[in-house]
Amino acid sequence: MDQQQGNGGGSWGSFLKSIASFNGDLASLTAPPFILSSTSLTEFSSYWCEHPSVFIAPAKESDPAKRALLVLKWFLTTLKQQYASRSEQYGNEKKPLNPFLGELFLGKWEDEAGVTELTSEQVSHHPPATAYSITNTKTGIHLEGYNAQKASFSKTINIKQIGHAVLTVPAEGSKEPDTYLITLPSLHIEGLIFGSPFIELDGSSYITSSTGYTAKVDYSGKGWLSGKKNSFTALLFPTGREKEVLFNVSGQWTKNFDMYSGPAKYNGKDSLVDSWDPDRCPTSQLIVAPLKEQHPLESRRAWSKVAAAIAKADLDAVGYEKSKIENAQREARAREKAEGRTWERRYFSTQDNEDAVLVKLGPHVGLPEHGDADKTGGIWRFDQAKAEKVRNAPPLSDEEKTKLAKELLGQ
Ligand SMILES: CC(C)CCC[C@@H](C)[C@H]1CC[C@H]2[C@@H]3[C@@H](O)C=C4C[C@@H](O)CC[C@]4(C)[C@H]3CC[C@]12C
Repeated sequence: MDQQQGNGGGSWGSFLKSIASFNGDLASLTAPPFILSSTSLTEFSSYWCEHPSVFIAPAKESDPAKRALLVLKWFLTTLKQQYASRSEQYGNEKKPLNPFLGELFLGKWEDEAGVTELTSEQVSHHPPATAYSITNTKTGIHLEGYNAQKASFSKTINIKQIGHAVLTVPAEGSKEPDTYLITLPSLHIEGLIFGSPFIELDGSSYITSSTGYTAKVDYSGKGWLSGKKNSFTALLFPTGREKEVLFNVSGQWTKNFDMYSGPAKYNGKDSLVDSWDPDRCPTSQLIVAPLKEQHPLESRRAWSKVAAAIAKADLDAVGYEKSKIENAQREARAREKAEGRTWERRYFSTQDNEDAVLVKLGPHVGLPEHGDADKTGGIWRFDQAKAEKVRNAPPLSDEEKTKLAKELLGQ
């Protein structure tokens, strides 16, 4: 059993000591009970779209540079959800559940943007990788991507995100949909020493488009002498011409930011084109099916007993319920090996040949053509044919659900 949950957990002091000898495997960290979260990483994919109307806004813009700016705006608005929503007051970031292979998180948003569907699947266990697809049915705007994390220890836990996202925008008035290749920021954990962990982003991330624009986002935090938490500056320029800044954006990704035309030295009332204030734009609620209607591999159903044990702080029960899933998963992998087959992903497939998006846009943002496939188990793409097959399949009977839960989760 991994040491993530259950088996005592220990104090914050012993946790800090275990971090100092950390081997880079996040699952091996023995976390004290009070930082265990009952949310699995497969759920985190929903953070990409908690403001569906901001997500679809680029589809209504006919000017490609302004469209690229709206894509940048949407990306920046997702950061608060992705990295701070579980720690609103700062300092209560928790350790999420490590998804099992094949785990699913499915949902939809229904609001003024129409219906937006989310599919998230754990596509690899060694190394762990989560893939996602988000589609707005009204505009056809579509996001897909996958994500793995590589952790290291130097003063604190540092996490490099491996993977990328691809946004497809069928814009009004354009013959071809735009493609945006999005890279992911690095992060580290602050406040560990005080027992109040929260996330800070660092380094840079990029968005580059098939229409010839690139955005670079630089992240910074509060230093000893100056700076504010969760700060960033972003520049949008024609790809390859970084000095010709068309728009610049600055602010705090957890709070407000302002978007200006031209380079930052001209920022003022006249060049202000748009602003974002998360307090004025409530998030849209994701709709998830009730547990008993869910597929047995859906995250909340599969982890429900572990979640209940975490809620009661019953660590023996956490350990017991978790090891049932882990043992069943180990046995499933052994069966597959003996039978010469591999686990069939439900919604995603790996790209065997060259990936057209990475070949065309990867060089602008430093992404290799193979997309770091060795660290994510492959280049994962949403497989429309598989999704169609799932849509057309009859729903599982209660008996079939029970059988699957027994076989794959030991429940
Ligand atoms: C609290 C700490 C001591 C335990 C370590 C927890 C660590 C494994 C968690 C903490 C934050 C998590 C990030 C999270 O902020 C957001 C994202 C974005 C999402 O799209 C993909 C997952 C990722 C990178 C989480 C990975 C797990 C992290 C680092």
